[in-house]
Amino acid sequence: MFAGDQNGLQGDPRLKAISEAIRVVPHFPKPGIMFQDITTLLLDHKAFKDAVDIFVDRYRDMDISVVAGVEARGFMFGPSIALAIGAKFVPLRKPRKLPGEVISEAYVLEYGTDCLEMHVGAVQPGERALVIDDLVATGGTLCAAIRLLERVGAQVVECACVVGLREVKGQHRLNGKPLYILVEPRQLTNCSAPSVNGVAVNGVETCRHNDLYLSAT
Ligand SMILES: O=P(O)(O)OC[C@H]1O[C@H](OP(=O)(O)OP(=O)(O)O)[C@H](O)[C@@H]1O
Ligand SMILES: Nc1ncnc2[nH]cnc12
Repeated sequence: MFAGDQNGLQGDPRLKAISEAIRVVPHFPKPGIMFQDITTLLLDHKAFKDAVDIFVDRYRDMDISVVAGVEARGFMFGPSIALAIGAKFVPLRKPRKLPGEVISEAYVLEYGTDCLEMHVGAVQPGERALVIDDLVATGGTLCAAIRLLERVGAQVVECACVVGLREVKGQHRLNGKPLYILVEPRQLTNCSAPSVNGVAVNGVETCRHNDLYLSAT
């Protein structure tokens, strides 16, 4: 499924290719989760470049000076976008990874809890920031990222993800910040059992169906 009616890209054939390049792995990392694996998108040069280009086209004239990427998968898209739009890249890292002075924000995940940290001094008050990640599920991670940036006085212009779950499309889970997504998650059919069409749990079956997303929660 593509998010073309929300992101202004309705009918853009690039979205179909991007969506189909994302592998869906049922029951990973735990039963009930339909894991959207963007590593297969990274293997597809054209689809990967198209995804980055769409973001670059959207943000190049928005006077953004900071692209903040969420560890780990936001690091796979953020630096390319930052370089192309002339912004700096600021990594928002998991706990105890950054060596300098940090500020921290805890958050709840679809499958656990975690915390994001940012180096003090990486972002200055008044800077205009874009937050980038591969996927938004509950929105908890993006909210933590927004809080980090706002605590140092930055203005979060928008959050951008390749994949967005329906429930968090729009702004209600992101402290009113706009959310821009490219595609909706795909879903394997007949995958409620641990074994799907002979493919083992945590196997590498690629979803070919665009249908409802099933969450474990
Ligand atoms: O919208 P949310 O419910 O907060 O979930 C989305 C987050 O979950 C995933 O990361 P994860 O925490 O699994 O870490 P990883 O990128 O290091 O695998 C994903 O890359 C997002 O960052
Ligand atoms: N369903 C999912 N697929 C990939 N990453 C996720 N992060 C949270 N939920 C996810």
